[in-house]
Amino acid sequence: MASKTATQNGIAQHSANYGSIVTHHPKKQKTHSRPHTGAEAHYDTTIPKPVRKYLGTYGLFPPEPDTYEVQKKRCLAQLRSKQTNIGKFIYLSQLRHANVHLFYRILTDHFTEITPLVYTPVVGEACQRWSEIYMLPEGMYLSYLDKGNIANVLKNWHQEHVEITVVTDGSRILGLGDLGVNGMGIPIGKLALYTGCAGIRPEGTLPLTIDLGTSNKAFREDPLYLGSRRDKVTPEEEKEFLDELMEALKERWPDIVIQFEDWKNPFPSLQRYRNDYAMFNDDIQGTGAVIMGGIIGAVQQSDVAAKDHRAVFLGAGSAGVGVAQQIVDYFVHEGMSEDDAKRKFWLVDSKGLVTLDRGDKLADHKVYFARDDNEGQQYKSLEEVVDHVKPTIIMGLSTIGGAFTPEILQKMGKMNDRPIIFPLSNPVSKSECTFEEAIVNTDGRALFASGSPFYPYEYKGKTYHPGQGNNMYVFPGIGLGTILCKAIKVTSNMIYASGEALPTMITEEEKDLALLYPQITRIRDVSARVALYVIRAAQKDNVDRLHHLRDMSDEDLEEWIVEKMYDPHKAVESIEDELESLAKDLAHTRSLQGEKSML
Ligand SMILES: O=C([O-])CC(=O)C(=O)O
Ligand SMILES: [Mg+2]
Repeated sequence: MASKTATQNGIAQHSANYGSIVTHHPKKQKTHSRPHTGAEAHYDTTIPKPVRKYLGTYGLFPPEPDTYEVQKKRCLAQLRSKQTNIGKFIYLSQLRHANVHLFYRILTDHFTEITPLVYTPVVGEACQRWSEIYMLPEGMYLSYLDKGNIANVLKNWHQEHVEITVVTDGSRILGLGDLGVNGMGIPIGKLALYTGCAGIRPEGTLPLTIDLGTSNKAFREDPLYLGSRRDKVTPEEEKEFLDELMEALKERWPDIVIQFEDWKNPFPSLQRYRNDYAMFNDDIQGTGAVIMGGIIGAVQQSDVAAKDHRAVFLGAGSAGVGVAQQIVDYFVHEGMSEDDAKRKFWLVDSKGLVTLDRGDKLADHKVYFARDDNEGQQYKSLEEVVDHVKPTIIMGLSTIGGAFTPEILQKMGKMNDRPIIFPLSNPVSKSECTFEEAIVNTDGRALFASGSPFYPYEYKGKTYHPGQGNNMYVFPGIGLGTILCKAIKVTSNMIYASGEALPTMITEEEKDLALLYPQITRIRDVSARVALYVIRAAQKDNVDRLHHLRDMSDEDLEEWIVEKMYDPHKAVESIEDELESLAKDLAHTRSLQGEKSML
């Protein structure tokens, strides 16, 4: 039988697990006669009466214990009664704070309803209005003023075992521009999906926003803005700050995986840190891999051999170039030379087709794909480029909503049996076309994937289903695989493998519906498969540290991955069981000691 102390410690530990991020600083925690339990554990309405009595919360909230089903019904009714998406976003943030397991239970059970509210597209609006809606930190904010002292500031984070962080400076939030510290919604949203999709324990996640100033003048003048009023630091200052941050993160959490997200110029940090840290850039690499995965499926369904495809990209920023590079890798895997593969791409930016002789100085990352076969001719608009190239694929990474006009879509439909149309900009307002426009203007023949979610669309009596080529299909699995095999870095092969895993999860039924991605409702299985591929690639590259995984069969390893994943339903059940038996033990001890039992 457990002694009183052991019992209390047990309850303390389990109750802490029960709740969301524990809000007490360990150093400042006082010794109470009762163990510290998160407020969430105290007030969860499913806690049975004997446990409430033991915790000292009996009588402090409505008396009859709920079931999860009832709790969920109440939450969904409250959520659905909110009139606006932002109201729903705020409600869900509060729910996550109040009862973290309940939040993740509902997220995983109602994935298609909840994800767009905590992630793209609604998180975009939340970031734009962060200063207005802010209530809880939900992560760490570091400032340029912390330079020289970052390691000390990181000590203030209360969670001992952080496994993954998503870090932004807010300088390019989705397609919405520089939102400064208002960008915090993105790390929070991405990490919610890490937990929901890939089963990273909530307390193993750290949303991190760095205030390096902002070029957003309206925000700097807004009295409610929560960041500094200074202009953006210089690239050199940013580099020095990041050098210190990376080192400090690794010092406090030696196995931490670091995901860079929504940086205006993401290439320098990726180049600088990719060999020394377990880090990756989601916008270049995650987006690249997920689109490559979709393209593998689309090329197969188009019945046109990989070598005969021609891709026009609207948008030659980091995401555009990242995606093109990843598809080059795929074409090379299909037997093309790198030079032939790269000639399959025509990139278009705000000045027109990217060519070597255009007369302006091209940014470094554009030079690789710049055309030299335009015979002196410059093509200024997307439509001109489409006429010139006669593409089989058009991709949008431009953040220009509606840039794929009906005329362009109709041309794609005339030139191809199965035109591949990927408007990838986020959120929905920035999407280059809608699903409906793609279907109507190609008479239902488009092979379609977008960055933001669209609803299925009925056309001429048939229901068409859009693909969502969002990096949410891969980043959770990349992080999970990297954490589980304790990889010392995230190699290009691991990123490639994450995209390659996706088509292996598409069922025959999904193929019949021309889906390019597995249904999002199976995202936890998809993330486990992605993690399996990522771990295998890490092993091949010899960057894994958990070598016994090498000896497992694929089936066993995938099963092992699933077992390791946090499952909010199981977490609650096991904590409840444990709490109940601990409370019973204590009642028994008290009665043996002749105390009047409260239970
Ligand atoms: O967050 C998303 O939905 C996808 C993404 O990384 C971006 O658009 O920057
Ligand atoms: Mg992003």
